[in-house]
Amino acid sequence: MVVTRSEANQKKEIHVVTGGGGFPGFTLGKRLAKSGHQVRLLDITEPVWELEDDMEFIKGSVVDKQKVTEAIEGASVVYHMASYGMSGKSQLDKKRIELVNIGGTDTVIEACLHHDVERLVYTSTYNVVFGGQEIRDGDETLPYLSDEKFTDHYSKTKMLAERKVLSSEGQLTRSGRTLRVCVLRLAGVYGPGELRHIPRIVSYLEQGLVKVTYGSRDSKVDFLHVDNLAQAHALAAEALTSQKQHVAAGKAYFISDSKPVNNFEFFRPLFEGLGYGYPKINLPLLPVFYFAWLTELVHGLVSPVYNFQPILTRTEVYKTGVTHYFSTEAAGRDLGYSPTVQNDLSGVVTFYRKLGRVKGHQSTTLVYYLVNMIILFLIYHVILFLLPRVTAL
Ligand SMILES: NC(=O)c1ccc[n+]([C@@H]2O[C@H](COP(=O)([O-])OP(=O)(O)OC[C@H]3O[C@@H](n4cnc5c(N)ncnc54)[C@H](O)[C@@H]3O)[C@@H](O)[C@H]2O)c1
Repeated sequence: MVVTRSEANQKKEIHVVTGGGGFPGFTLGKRLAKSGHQVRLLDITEPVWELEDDMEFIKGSVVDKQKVTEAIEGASVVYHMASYGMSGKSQLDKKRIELVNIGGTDTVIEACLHHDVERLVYTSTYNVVFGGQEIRDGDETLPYLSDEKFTDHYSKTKMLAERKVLSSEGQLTRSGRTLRVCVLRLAGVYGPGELRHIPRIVSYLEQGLVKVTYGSRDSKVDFLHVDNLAQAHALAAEALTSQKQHVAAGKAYFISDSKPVNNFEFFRPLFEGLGYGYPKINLPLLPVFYFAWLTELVHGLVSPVYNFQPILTRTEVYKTGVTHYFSTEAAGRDLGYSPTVQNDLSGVVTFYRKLGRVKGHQSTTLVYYLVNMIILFLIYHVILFLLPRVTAL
């Protein structure tokens, strides 16, 4: 008997990934399609990678009810990954952060309930409990940060969205089915082709901006290889099924490579592999934190006319320079999560070497240098302006 593609697809579960145009979402989508599901990726940005069999892209926003409905109708699982404002200048756009992270999550939950989706996995972040305080081997019993401890709006909105998702656990859908939800709190994501952190680091290397490290050399943080991220999400969706006694329902899990490492040591293979060497000077954390703060202040002043990319924000200084790492024991126990890659940057280095992004092969434009000089000039003048006022206090 010949089974047509559409007949075969009808038997497949539909899995929806919001934010599936991005690197983590697309990688998850590929994994789900390979394991026999029909995958719909919903994103405002088209993926830069080619769709594989059983993958479909729907261009649209998570705040657009109609688009979310189009994506979610008939789905068995929704992985809600779309978000805004994690790094760089996007961290400072509060209005859009709220709209996407909170509004988008509301829309997704409502759509799940309206369209009888029974499983929802929300992608969250360490930042819901971490705000610059040291955490060693933290676990899921840690409380959320209180409002005043958040150093950026993204983290606060992720916390609010996470709570909304968790409180929808057990709600009845329109036809009386039960919605099961869980949350995965991720460490910093990496992998070959990653588009958020690593391109920025590589461009800073190329501009000669990576001359120092900061924070205690003993400080440790977690990272998460994208393959482990995809594994955790797929397992989380399974752990919401009745076959797995809904073991993950209503719970949050920390997910990482489970190998805490100094942030700058983690990137050593990249610095060295692209020919830049490892920075020899190490600065204390505090001045770097205040520099980031000033950069944010300057950004606030000049962004209406020039929306520049801040070199660092306060949250990024904490994330990279203060010890915070978490146990993945709960994820191992409940989901069966076990990282297959641990702190392996070799694929990333190969990726950039293949692109020719090695020292000496780049030309930074004069305009770029001029723009950086202007930013530094502004920061200098804000310091001159603020210093007498701070010392007078
Ligand atoms: N990358 C990390 O280090 C990291 C760490 C912790 C948590 N996370 C979480 O992982 C998820 C993936 O984010 P990312 O930043 O790593 O990758 P990303 O930027 O590739 O993914 C976010 C995607 O969401 C899309 N998006 C933004 N606004 C949207 C909207 N209104 N409607 C639909 N799509 C929209 C973006 O276009 C993007 O493709 C997020 O939920 C993020 O909070 C990431």
